[in-house]
Amino acid sequence: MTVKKPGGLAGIEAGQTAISTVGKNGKGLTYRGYSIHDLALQGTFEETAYLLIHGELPDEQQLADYKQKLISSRKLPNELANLLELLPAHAHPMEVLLAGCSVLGTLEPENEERTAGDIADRLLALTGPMLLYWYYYHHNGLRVQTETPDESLAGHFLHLLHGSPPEELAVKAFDVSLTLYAEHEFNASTFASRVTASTMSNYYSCITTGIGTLRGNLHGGANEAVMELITKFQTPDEAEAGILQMLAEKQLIMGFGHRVYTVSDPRSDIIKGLAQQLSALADDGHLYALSERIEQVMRREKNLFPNLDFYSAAAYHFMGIPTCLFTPVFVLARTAGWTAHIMEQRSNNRIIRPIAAYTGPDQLTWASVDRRRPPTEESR
Ligand SMILES: CC(=O)SCCNC(=O)CCNC(=O)[C@H](O)C(C)(C)COP(=O)(O)OP(=O)(O)OC[C@H]1O[C@@H](n2cnc3c(N)ncnc32)[C@H](O)[C@@H]1OP(=O)(O)O
Ligand SMILES: O=C([O-])CC(=O)C(=O)O
Repeated sequence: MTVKKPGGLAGIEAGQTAISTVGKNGKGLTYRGYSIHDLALQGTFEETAYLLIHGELPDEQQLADYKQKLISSRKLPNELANLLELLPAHAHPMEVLLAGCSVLGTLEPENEERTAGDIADRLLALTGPMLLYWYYYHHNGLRVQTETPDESLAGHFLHLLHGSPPEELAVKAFDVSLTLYAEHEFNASTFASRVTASTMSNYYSCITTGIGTLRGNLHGGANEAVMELITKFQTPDEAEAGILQMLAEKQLIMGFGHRVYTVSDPRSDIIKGLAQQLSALADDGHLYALSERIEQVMRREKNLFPNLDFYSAAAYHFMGIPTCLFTPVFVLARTAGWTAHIMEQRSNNRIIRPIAAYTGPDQLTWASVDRRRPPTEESR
């Protein structure tokens, strides 16, 4: 087993969960006992979301009811649409989601009738509409209708994005990617949401905590950073030379490495296969071959494997998703996992409050403000 260097709580068991296993034998992943391969390739995101939030896979009737509930939750409240129009066009869509989610919390607060599970379903249905309403209002001056007849969340999102019924392959690939992104044990954003839940805060606060934590490039923001990276190069040879140069400069290569997996990220081959299929139909399908070369170089030079974010970038790009929406799409999917963890934390709660090893100065002598001097090198 590879031993991680200390820091960042690496290798520390910070609590228990029955929701997912990550990194079993260095590469395994299950959600509530089901393998990620079965869930992603044989199921749908709706089944996965139901499994995570309700604890069990739905039967036929439960799934039909669940899909209907999501379909009927797609309409944006007018107040929320107004707010989205007021936000600046240059905002990052992750900020848009933070604002949108907070506003929804004021309009449809959590209470005895409206539970965390209900709000989770509402957010699953509304995240795409919030993003795309804001996006088209500011980029094209359009007020898009956020309801479409599409049965699935994946089809609905792509339909709103492109303004026409989406291709079957794109819907399948997007649906699979949502399942892959849905849950991942004590990753940074989920752990942060659990910390918020542990203070007995409300559901919306837990979710906005997750969104804010997901945004960084070392976590969910990596999928956007990967896109910036791969579009710097025109050919695989150029990519190889560029990556070697970046490694020589000790730069991080986004989309590689993982805190828990030691052998491979089991989600990567699934999204890679879909990226390859999509590339055959895309104008700039060369980005796939270029990404593969980067993977080869990273294995050879650093023994590092791609994580889910690496091939998600090319796959989303081939689906026509603008880069600035990649991490927000991750939010849409991870809302299911965050919700499962918030519920699990609430069901057996103790405030999460570790201790710190103090490294500051020993007790200093107080001086009144007129007698204070800037610290010297020796006093530092
Ligand atoms: C869905 C997700 O959120 S997956 C993660 C998405 N994030 C990224 O892709 C960002 C790029 N990757 C990384 O920064 C890291 O691999 C992380 C954040 C994913 C994991 O971090 P850690 O567990 O702390 O990795 P760790 O520091 O132990 O890495 C070991 C060594 O490999 C190096 N390394 C790790 N990842 C990379 C990388 N992507 N590029 C270059 N070197 C890397 C580290 O610099 C470190 O080298 P050092 O020992 O000389 O300092
Ligand atoms: O588990 C992690 O640290 C990051 C990750 O892959 C995820 O959240 O999907």
